[in-house]
Amino acid sequence: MFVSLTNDVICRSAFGRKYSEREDGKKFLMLLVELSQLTGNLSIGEFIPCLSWINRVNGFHARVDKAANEVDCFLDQVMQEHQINAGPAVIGERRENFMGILLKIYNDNTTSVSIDAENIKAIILVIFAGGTDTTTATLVWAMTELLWHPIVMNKLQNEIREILRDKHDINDKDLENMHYLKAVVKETLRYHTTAPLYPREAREDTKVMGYEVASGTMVLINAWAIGRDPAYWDEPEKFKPERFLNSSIDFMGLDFQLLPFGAGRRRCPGIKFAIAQVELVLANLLQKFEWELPQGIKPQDLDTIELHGSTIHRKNPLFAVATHCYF
Ligand code: HEM
Repeated sequence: MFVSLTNDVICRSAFGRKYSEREDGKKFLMLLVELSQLTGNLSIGEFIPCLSWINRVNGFHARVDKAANEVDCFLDQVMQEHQINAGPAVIGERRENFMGILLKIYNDNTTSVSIDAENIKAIILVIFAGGTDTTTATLVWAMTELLWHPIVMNKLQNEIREILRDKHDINDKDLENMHYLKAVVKETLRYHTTAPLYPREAREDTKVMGYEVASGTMVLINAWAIGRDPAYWDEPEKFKPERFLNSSIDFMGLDFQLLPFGAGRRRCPGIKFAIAQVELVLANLLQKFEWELPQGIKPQDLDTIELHGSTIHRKNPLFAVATHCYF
């Protein structure tokens, strides 16, 4: 459900409509899963160039080519549909969306900015690839931890319900006052850093903690390990949102002990989009429902085994039962 939700939200912002009900949209969703697995795979040729033939022999290159072609076809089709519908009257009727804005720049020869079809497809793809999987995984891990820690769940529900009372629609102002919710989200991003590794290239020869790093070397930042480093965190293996209540540590890329969205010029540009979505979904789920594990499973029996890839998901799906609905 979280996959469909985050995908629908991104589709509505990027394309102005949902694709989850259409066959090609469902296929695109599966392709995103395949892409996540492919980008999470160790590509031996990148580290030892003379062994790059292995990726051809073991079928890795063929899988990459197939996924790239299929993604390209889907994005071509979405672009064509938008081109056909992109008259000013249609834009006026529907809310403007990201693809529409990019196509306006593409079709407009009078501005100094130019963009071609390949650029548009690449931008849309990176938003999908970067925005759906990570947000989904963060929501699943947040619910996992809340089900595992009923006291935290209770405290969070009390905060949310006290602020909202019987108000149905939650807005930005309500979220601003939910300090414990913000702490729960930060703690989830620290403890379950869903995008664990991101690459950089050393621009000059340097020495880090006694290691020589030559110019041009790919350096992988392990944000997952940093988030659990006992040198920076008290009891790092415990899920304790309270650690953020009286702390100014944030995930915007300036506090280097908490880097779930990266740092510097290539920092995630979707932070606000992601946080708004995660906070809104959690606030809605916890205000409106009581949650339990199915079939008498006790919180301490809930597993938190991780599936490794470019995004860290739960290995086994999370089943949660909404036992009481208040609306
Ligand atoms: C909880 C959700 C999310 C997490 C944990 C996350 C995390 C990250 C991380 C770690 C990076 C690499 C940063 C770096 O190299 O310094 C990144 C890049 C990126 N993210 Fe996110 N992200 C999330 C949601 C989103 C959303 C919702 C969008 C779009 C709406 C998005 C769009 C992107 C894009 C386009 C990049 C590539 C930026 C570049 O290469 O310059 N992300 N994200």
